Amino acid sequence: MELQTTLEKGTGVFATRNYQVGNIILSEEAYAFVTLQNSSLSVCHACFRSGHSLKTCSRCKFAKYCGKYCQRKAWNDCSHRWECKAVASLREKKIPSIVRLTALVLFRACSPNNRNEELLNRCRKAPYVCSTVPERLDYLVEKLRCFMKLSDYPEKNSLESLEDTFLASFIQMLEMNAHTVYDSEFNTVGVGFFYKASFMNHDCRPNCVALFSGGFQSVSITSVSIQIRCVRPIDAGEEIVISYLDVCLSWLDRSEWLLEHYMFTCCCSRCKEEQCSENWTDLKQDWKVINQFTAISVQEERVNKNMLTSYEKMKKAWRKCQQCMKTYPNCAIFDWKRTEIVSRLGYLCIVLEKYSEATEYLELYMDWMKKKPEFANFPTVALEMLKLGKLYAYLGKLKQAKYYLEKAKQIYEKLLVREDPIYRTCEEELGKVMAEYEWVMQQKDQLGVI
Ligand SMILES: C[S@@+](CC[C@H](N)C(=O)[O-])C[C@H]1O[C@@H](n2cnc3c(N)ncnc32)[C@H](O)[C@@H]1O
Repeated sequence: MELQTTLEKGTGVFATRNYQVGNIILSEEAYAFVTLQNSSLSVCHACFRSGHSLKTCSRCKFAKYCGKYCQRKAWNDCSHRWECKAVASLREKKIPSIVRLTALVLFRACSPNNRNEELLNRCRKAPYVCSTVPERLDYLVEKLRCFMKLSDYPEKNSLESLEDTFLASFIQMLEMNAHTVYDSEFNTVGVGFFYKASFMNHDCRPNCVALFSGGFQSVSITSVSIQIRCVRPIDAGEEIVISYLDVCLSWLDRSEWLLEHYMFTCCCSRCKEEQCSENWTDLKQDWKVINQFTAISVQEERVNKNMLTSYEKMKKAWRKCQQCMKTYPNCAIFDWKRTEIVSRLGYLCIVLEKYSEATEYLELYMDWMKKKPEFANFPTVALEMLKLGKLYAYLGKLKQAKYYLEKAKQIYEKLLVREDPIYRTCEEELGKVMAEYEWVMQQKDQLGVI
């Protein structure tokens, strides 16, 4: 792998040899990482393992650990030792995750024994300045200054001399270069800065995926790492690209999201093919309503109250999705949006216990994905296959269950370690289905003989 610069995308990572599907292109520990606000109560702050018996730091009453080992590790590598006091003082005021992440990266990069000039210069050479919402940046800079001042970082004075414009630029650099960390079921668990991986550019038809490992994957993994895995064969000289978002989004959703979060207009070949000037105002409004209903009910369910209203809201989202499927035309520009809607309908039907209907929607999703071989090895597709296989198994349709569980396993085999919980679930489900399938076949044979 080597870094190269192009006019359209700036620096990017390029292959210096050929790679096959499943190859690990890069494996890297986080330079710094933090929990997100919605995960800070439920996951270990040192390895992101989730659990009910997490122990809380007695000083800041915020950091949580799954055991002594993780607590000591966070203290000894200084990530928590330096921020603990600041977190304790500002706990009530809810510190934005990006502020904590920026502070931890700066603590490490400015450390006198191990100063990282290259990283510090990254935003000096090409300042990241967001002109659209300067007030938000001012607010974050103020919070960051306050956080660093209250911290136990031994070189606090050197940080105080950093200019506001530098801090604003550094925050922006991290917002655009850090990775959201998620487990293999795509639940977000935190955010991390991975130095080498941060040079990887985006493509809506990527040849690699970013996967993460941490305590959520195996008890033996005690830190947070990123793995860049190849999902399509790559030739030497080709750029190594990942997708910054779910590849199943429509062109409009992708372009709006990239502009809002990364401030660029994607120049990839898929965007050129799918670009359209259609007015999507009504559909966007409908989708917003669907998302609101789903998000509200998911949240309510998480805190385990208002189950009835949660059910009603899910039902409203389900009705609205069905209405969209009827209202919007069967045309090329609507294709990806429909895929997103059928996938959501699959999820809603499972929650609403309409299992047979759920299989119909997930089959529609599979039909569409079959036409897109470039995404055949994606873990998001494997997850939908696993879901569908489990549904068929529950409904007693063993042949279909076996088909989808085997397909999901084939993808996981290439991308994940065997101890990954989702891989194990897939293997276990397949084992059960195979045993039942063989038993049914034996019975049929015997009956045939009789
Ligand atoms: C995580 S950084 C990747 C490294 C970056 N190219 C650099 O020079 O540091 C993300 C930034 O790269 C650029 N970029 C990445 N993918 C792109 C794409 N498909 N089209 C245009 N610009 C892209 C955008 O400026 C984006 O904000």
